[in-house]
Amino acid sequence: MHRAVPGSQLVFRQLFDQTSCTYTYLIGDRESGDAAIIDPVLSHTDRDLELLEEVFKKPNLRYAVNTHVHADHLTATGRMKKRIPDLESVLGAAGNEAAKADVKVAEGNALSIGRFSLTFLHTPGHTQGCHTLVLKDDADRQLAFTGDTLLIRGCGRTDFQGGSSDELYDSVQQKIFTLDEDTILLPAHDYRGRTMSTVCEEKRYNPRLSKDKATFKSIMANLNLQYPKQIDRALPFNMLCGLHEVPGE
Ligand SMILES: N[C@@H](CCC(=O)N[C@@H](CSS)C(=O)NCC(=O)O)C(=O)O
Ligand SMILES: [Fe+2]
Repeated sequence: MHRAVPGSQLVFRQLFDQTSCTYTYLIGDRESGDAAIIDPVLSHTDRDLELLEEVFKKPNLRYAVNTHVHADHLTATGRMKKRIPDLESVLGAAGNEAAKADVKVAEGNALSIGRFSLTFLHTPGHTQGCHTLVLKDDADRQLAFTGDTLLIRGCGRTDFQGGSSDELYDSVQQKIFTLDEDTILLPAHDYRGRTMSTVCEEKRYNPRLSKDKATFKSIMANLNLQYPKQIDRALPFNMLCGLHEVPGE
């Protein structure tokens, strides 16, 4: 098996759902087989679990993490828990008091995945419960899974689920833009085919977050986006974060 970065034990895969333009990430420790999946989409459960079996010699998928309660797709967490009984669903604790999950991680705390750890930063604004997950690998790289808080040259909308443009601005400026400039940013969505960015690039080129707060708030108040088509079904389903019966199973 070839390593993505020579010498690194980090397994990293970015997967895509064309319907909702969602990115799912499979990460893990090649040697121990300990792994986590971030923002898995229900309709891709087979694809993602097949990949898990292919890339790890002895896979041990420990956590299915959701960066927030998604409004645009159904999480695969419940279906994956049916297939892998020891798998635990995870949400950040802050702002997710009304949601369920096997594990809720407090601000600044981390989940261990073999030799790696995923540290949770509360980054509210798109929803009250949004978290950004930070991982340092063993080849001197830092990755931040930003969910819908910070998108590539954009950011999550702030017009439902307790959203607040004021809070989103502070989350990005204080928690994401203060990470090392080379930190690789991995969002939960991209609608134009881009896959990753860096703190340095977004500080310079993000057309919303490179502005002052008043300008940012005005941009966000005038987005005029349509509500996600799946929102009425997705929110109650995803609030249970896998602790439910998946329809048809
Ligand atoms: N058309 C899509 C929904 C698109 C959308 O609202 N995306 C969200 C992230 S998913 S909650 C968003 O924050 N977009 C920000 C932006 O500027 O586009 C659907 O029907 O599902
Ligand atoms: Fe979202």
